[in-house]
Amino acid sequence: MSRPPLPQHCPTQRELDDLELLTSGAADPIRGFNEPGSPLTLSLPDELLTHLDEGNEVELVDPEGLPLARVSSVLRGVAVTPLTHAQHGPFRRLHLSPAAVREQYAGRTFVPVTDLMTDVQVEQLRGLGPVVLLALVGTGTPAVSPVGLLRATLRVAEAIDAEVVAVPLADHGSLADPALRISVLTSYADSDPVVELAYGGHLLPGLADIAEAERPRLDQQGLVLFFTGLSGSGKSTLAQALMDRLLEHGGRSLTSLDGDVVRRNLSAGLTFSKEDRETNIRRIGWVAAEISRHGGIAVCSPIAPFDETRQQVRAMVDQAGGAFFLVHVATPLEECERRDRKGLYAKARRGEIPEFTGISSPYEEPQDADVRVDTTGRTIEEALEDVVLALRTAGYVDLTAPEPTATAAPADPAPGPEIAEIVAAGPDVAPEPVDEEPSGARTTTGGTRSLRVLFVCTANICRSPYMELRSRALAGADSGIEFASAGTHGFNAHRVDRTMAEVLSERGVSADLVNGFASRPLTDDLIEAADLVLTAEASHRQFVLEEVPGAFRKAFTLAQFAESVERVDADLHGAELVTAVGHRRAGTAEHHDIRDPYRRGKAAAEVSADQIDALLQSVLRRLAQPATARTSAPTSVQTGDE
Ligand SMILES: Nc1ncnc2c1ncn2[C@@H]1O[C@H](COP(=O)(O)OS(=O)(=O)O)[C@@H](OP(=O)(O)O)[C@H]1O
Ligand SMILES: Nc1ncnc2c1ncn2[C@@H]1O[C@H](COP(=O)(O)OP(=O)(O)O)[C@@H](O)[C@H]1O
Repeated sequence: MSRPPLPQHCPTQRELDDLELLTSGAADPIRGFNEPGSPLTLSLPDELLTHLDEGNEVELVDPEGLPLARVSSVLRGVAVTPLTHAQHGPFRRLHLSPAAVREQYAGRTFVPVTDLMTDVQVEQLRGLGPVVLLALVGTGTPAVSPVGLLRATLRVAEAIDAEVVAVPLADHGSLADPALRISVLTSYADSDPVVELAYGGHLLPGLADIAEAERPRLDQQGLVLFFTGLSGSGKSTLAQALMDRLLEHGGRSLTSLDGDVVRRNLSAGLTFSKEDRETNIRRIGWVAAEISRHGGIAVCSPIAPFDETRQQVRAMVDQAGGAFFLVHVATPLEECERRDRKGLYAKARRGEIPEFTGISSPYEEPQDADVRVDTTGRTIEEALEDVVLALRTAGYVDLTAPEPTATAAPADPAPGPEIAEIVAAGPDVAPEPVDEEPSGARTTTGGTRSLRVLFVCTANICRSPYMELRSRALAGADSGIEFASAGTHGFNAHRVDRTMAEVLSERGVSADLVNGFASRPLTDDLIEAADLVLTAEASHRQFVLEEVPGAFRKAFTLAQFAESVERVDADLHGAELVTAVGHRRAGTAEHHDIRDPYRRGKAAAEVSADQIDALLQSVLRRLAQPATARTSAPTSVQTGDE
């Protein structure tokens, strides 16, 4: 008698990585999921857990449905019986078990790798003799994509005596991760030495193309513009108007996923039950995420009434490497019902349409919208402008630019002839700054007390000016945040480094801003006057703290702060956010300093600029006032009065 087929479950990518560690023996002595104290966990839907608890097995399959393992419940966790190894995926051949590695490469030195290598690191490797580079490609571990890390590591390996092995060690955000890392490395190295790569240096020039592909500029990154709101709020109208503006702007591949259109095609046959709505939104999210994976823009306009489903879409897009931009079309129910363009509200009120959003089915207001637009009493153009400005502020696309260019700049387009002069003239002495304030900020934004952000690097001519000027352009003139910069060994009154000036101008920072810049050394007064000090490297932060030890709750590396803001309440902004982060900050050690690109050529400057852009993106968005508190001025930013 044949047994009924086992119920199947497709784990998350992180869980699949863990499964591979378990079945290859790399996680030894851990052999199963959910062992006490182990970060290797598997979560299963309730019905499958019950099934396991009743003494049955569940089959784990990969996303294509290939059965990889069977799991069963045991006293202290979930036991795993391997069936097949994953067979697809780039560089699968590099995924070797510790046993295979011992057999082939015993006697070599083992070096874990998580990022594109620097010149210093390659020099270090040359001194180690034959090595095995263990590329840690598990979910969340590498600083770049797994495939980018492997391509780059193989390229380095060609130049030295090295073999490359892919190890799917994921980041679980667990306190047990460091111990797991040591244990996995030991599985591969056994009694051979394990050497950690040195910190610092400059990106290997031969990897610049991979670095560029890995960190696309914000205005070239895949983007999902997701409009949510009640029926009749204006989602389709605004989404369509935005599509038209994007088409006129040109240069990007665009796909519309309108709520009604999707329901007639991709989601034909689905009802408006909670379950079917969720399915509908996840389908839209899946397609949109794929579009963003390939650098396209997807404009979606379903009601999407449930927060959890919207979060799932955000996560899918995030995983695909795209950016998710949520527009809450917050036209109140009364206005939507007054419009009742399709006569649906009247029908719903008469009970002719069951589960109608806003009447007999809930709409959960987003708390995480990038911009909130109430269309009541406003023209379509006015309402659209809110979205256009928010998109520009976030740095994704500047539809306010008079003329589209191939390298569309996010803000302040068309650098004037002054830029050319700076570039030709070199980093000579700059004019005195116009309005030097005791706060250390070079400009103020009006009567109320603004949040003062001070950027710090070494000489204050390259990285920190880039941060300062780019922040100003991204945040806009009326942001309510003052941006300033200084150098731990700052030159006095020098211009922005010519290569960085070029990059700034290409990214739309106006010649006036770049021209008006004058470098300066960091002083205690500047540190004390700042509400937030963001440094390029951990060593700069150290310098700040040695000067003013009391600044430890407001001084961070830019990467550390960007990471830390994700850990605190999403409702906190401005000065409150800084305080909260001061109490819950991420460590600096694992984070990558923004390397000094000075005199390293254009490509290096662009790599640093990309890195800074990505970090500023998350930082500025969080420092700024939340969209829900805005009315007609989505770019306005909280002032730190309290
Ligand atoms: N019960 C019920 N509730 C809400 N809406 C209803 C319902 N029945 C039909 N319609 C029409 O379907 C459109 C909403 O479909 P969506 O796919 O956007 O909804 S959802 O996101 O799956 O909740 C919505 O279109 P828009 O007005 O463009 O939002 C309505 O016209
Ligand atoms: N400022 C505005 N922005 C968008 N739509 C508006 C605005 N003012 C009035 N409307 C009208 O509201 C209706 C919105 O319908 P629609 O865009 O189909 O909404 P949804 O897609 O959210 O159901 C349209 O008839 C539109 O002309």
